[in-house]
Amino acid sequence: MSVVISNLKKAYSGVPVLKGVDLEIEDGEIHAFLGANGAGKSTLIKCLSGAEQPDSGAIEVDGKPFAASGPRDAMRAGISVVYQELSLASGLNVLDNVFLGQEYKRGPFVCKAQEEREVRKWFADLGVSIDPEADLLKLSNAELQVIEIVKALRTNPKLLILDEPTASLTEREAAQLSAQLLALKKKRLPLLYVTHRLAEVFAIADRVSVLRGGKIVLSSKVSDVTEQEIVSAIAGRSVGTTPPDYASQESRRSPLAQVRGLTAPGIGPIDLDVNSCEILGIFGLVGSGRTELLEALFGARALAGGTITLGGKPLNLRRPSDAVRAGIALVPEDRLRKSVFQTLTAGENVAMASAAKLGTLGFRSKSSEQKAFHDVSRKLNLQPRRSELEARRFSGGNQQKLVLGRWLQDGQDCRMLLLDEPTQGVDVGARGDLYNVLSESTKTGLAVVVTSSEPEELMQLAHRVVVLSRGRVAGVLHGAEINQERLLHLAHVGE
Ligand SMILES: Nc1ncnc2c1ncn2[C@@H]1O[C@H](COP(=O)(O)OP(=O)(O)OP(=O)(O)O)[C@@H](O)[C@H]1O
Repeated sequence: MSVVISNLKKAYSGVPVLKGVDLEIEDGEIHAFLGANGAGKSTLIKCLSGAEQPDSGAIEVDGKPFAASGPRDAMRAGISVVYQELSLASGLNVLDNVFLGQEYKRGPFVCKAQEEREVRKWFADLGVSIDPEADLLKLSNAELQVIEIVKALRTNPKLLILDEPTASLTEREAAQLSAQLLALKKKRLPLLYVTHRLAEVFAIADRVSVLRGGKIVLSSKVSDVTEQEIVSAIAGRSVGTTPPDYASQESRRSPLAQVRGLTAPGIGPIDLDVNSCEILGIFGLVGSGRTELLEALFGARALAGGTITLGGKPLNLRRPSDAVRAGIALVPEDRLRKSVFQTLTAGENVAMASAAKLGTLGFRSKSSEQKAFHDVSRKLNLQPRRSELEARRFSGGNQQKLVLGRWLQDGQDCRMLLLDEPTQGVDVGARGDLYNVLSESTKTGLAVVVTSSEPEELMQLAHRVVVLSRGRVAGVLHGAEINQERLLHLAHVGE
C-alpha cells in the first residue's frame, strides 16, 4: 500500500502555505516528515485527514484517487491520524477508551471479554503491558499515546500519521514509543511520522522528507543522509550555536537565589544555588520533581518548608504574582494550554509580560507593543511576522515562541527566568536561535533555570546541571562534566 501526493497546493486567506508538494509514502516504511515551525506539516496532514481541503493537486491511496470531504471520509479511505493533543476520556478506563462508540455488542450487551481479548492482542503486538482495566490517570504519557495508536489501528488504516507523538514525552518514554513503532513496522503499515527530534529519525525512520518554503526540499533514504544535511534542509541555512563560554562569564557570576531545605508536595528537601549570568539546567526522569521544583520557585506550589532568598532578600511566595513582582518568570511546560491566549493577537500575547506588571492591558501603547513584537520576531525568527494575527493562527512551534518571547524581549526586568522544557515542539533552527538568545541574556545578568529531558540540549546550553531523582538533588555537574552518561547515571540514582 502506498500513498502518492502530487503537486498539492493550499493557501490560507490567499497566503500560500503548500506550494506544490510531491511526496511518496511507500509500503511498510516509517517516513519521517520534518520542517521548521510553520513550514506547513500540519496543513499537509489536515489535507490528508480531510480536516482541510487542498486547493489543487492530487492524492492517491493504493493507486486510487483520494479526496476526503471530512475526517470520516479519510478514515474510510484508510488514513488515520494520531494528533499530539490526546483525545482520551479521563473518566473511563483503558478498555472503554479504546472501544468508545465502537463497542462489541451482542444485543444490548457489550462484550467486554471480546474487547479485552482484542486489546490485549494489540498491546502484545506492540510489546506493552498495559492493564485494560487501568484508570487513565495512572498511565504515563507514552502509554496514553499507545492507547491513541491502538484506537487508530482498530480502524484498519492504510496509512497511519503520527503528528509529533513524542513532543510531550521524556527521553525514556520516547524511546519506549519508538520501540513500539518498530514493532508496528512488522505489519507493513506505512507511517508518516512528524517530529522535531532528529535522533528519532536515525533511530526508527527508513526515509526522511523535509518541507520548506511550501515544497519538499529533501527526500531521501535515512541511510543516505547526514544529520547536518537534514538540519540545513529544515533551516535553509547552516545552524550553529556557540557553546556557553564558561571562562569569560565565570568572574561576572554572583549568587542570586539560594534555596535551603525546600520541601513541597512531591519534592524535597532541596538545597540549590542559582547564580546571575548563568544557565542552570535541571535534569531528571519523569516523576523526579523537575516541574514541581520550578513551580515551587514560582509560587505556584505551596512550600511545606524551607526558605528561598533572591538577591539576599527572603521571599514569601504565596502566589505567582509575588514571584513576578520579585523578578521571577516561568514559562510552563504545557504552555499552549497554560500560557497562549489563543484569541488575542500575537502582539498582545507578547506584550502580556509588561501588561502583567502594569496590572492591565489598557495602558499599553500600540507602538510599544509593536516594538516588543518586532524585537521578539527578530530574535526568535517568528513566522509569520504579523502582530495583528490571532495567536491561534500561528503554528504550534511559533505559538511557543510567542510565549518565550514575552520574557526575552528587551527591557524586561526579569532576574530569574524559569523555563520548563522550552524547546518542546520547536524546530532545530529556532532551537539554535533560542540557545543563542538565552546565552546573550545571561551576559546582562539574567539567571536562567531550564529543565530538559534531552541531555544533548543541556550539554549545549547549561553552565551547570542539577540532576534530580525522586524529588531530591542526586548530583551537580559543571561545564565539561555535563554529558549524557553522567546525567543518566545520576538520574537513575535512587530509582
Ligand atoms: N486556519 C489558519 N488560518 C490562517 N493561517 C493558518 C491557519 N492554519 C495554519 N496557518 C498558517 O499556515 C502556516 C503553516 O502552519 P502549520 O501549522 O501547517 O505548520 P507546521 O509545519 O505544522 O508547524 P509546527 O512545527 O510549528 O507545528 C503557518 O504560517 C500558519 O500560521
